Amino acid sequence: MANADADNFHPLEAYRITSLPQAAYYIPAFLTPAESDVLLADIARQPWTTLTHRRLQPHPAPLTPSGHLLTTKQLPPFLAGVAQRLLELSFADGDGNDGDKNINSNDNINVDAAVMGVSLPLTGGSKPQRRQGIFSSSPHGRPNHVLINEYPPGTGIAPHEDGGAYFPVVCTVSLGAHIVLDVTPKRNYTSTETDTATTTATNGGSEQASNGGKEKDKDEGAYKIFQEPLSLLITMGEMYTNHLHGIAATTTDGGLSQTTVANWPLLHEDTRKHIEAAGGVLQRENVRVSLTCRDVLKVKDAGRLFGSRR
Ligand SMILES: O=C(O)CCC(=O)C(=O)O
Ligand SMILES: [Fe+2]
Repeated sequence: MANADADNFHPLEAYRITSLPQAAYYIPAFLTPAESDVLLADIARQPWTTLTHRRLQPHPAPLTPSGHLLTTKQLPPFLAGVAQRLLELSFADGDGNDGDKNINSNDNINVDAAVMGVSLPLTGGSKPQRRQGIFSSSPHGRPNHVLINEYPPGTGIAPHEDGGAYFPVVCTVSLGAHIVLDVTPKRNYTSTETDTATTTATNGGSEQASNGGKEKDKDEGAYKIFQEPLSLLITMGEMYTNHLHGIAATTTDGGLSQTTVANWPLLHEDTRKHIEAAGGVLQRENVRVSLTCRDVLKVKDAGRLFGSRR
């Protein structure tokens, strides 16, 4: 192994959802319950943007319709720990020769205790090691945008893709309750459907249902990803560019099993037993809150665009 220098290094590869196209990673115990409680309390103190069926918080600001972040504000302090934790995840095959890849001082990729459910302070504090992190090649070298979505039971998000506003790596932290993410190849939808289903979830939540147009077999090559509370899902590559993702607006998730849930082997054993004992049908009883962390490609200083001529 390339990084034998770290005693307890747990490369991201161990968390790859191997039944999915390249690439998706699922880390069941990314946060501790105590960290989740603190985050949920912090989130509850922030103002919400209310949509028809759910609420969201775009931090540090909503994107413009053209996908720009018009602010130089950083992520608020209560999200800095999660962003830092994401920077500590790394691949085993990083060769350390990342000089041309926007390495910044936060690329001190840590031996990943977090993925083992061991508590790390959310403020970071890792030993400096150079590895290939998930944002090592992104323009800002870190997530600069976090969209917080709240899903009371019965709510979801229509199938969509996140589009060209972001570096194609998406990190989603789940809090409060489980959710099932449906992932479908774009080819299952007509081009008109994919046109209307794109990007909009990210700029204020006006995503549209994409069930119009000619019917194709929506289930062919489709996957379910079960997201436990405290978990992290990372999608990138072909998963980002060639697939739509969505969450059914339902109070009941059915048909859950070893054969239908792509990340089944990565779920906690207790969760697998719970699903099996429930005959593959779970009620959504609590509100699920997600933090979707991404690097917005185009950041502009609104003050410079519209501001003073002094
Ligand atoms: O809440 C989620 O897991 C998905 C959110 C999402 O797809 C988005 O914000 O683009
Ligand atoms: Fe999305």
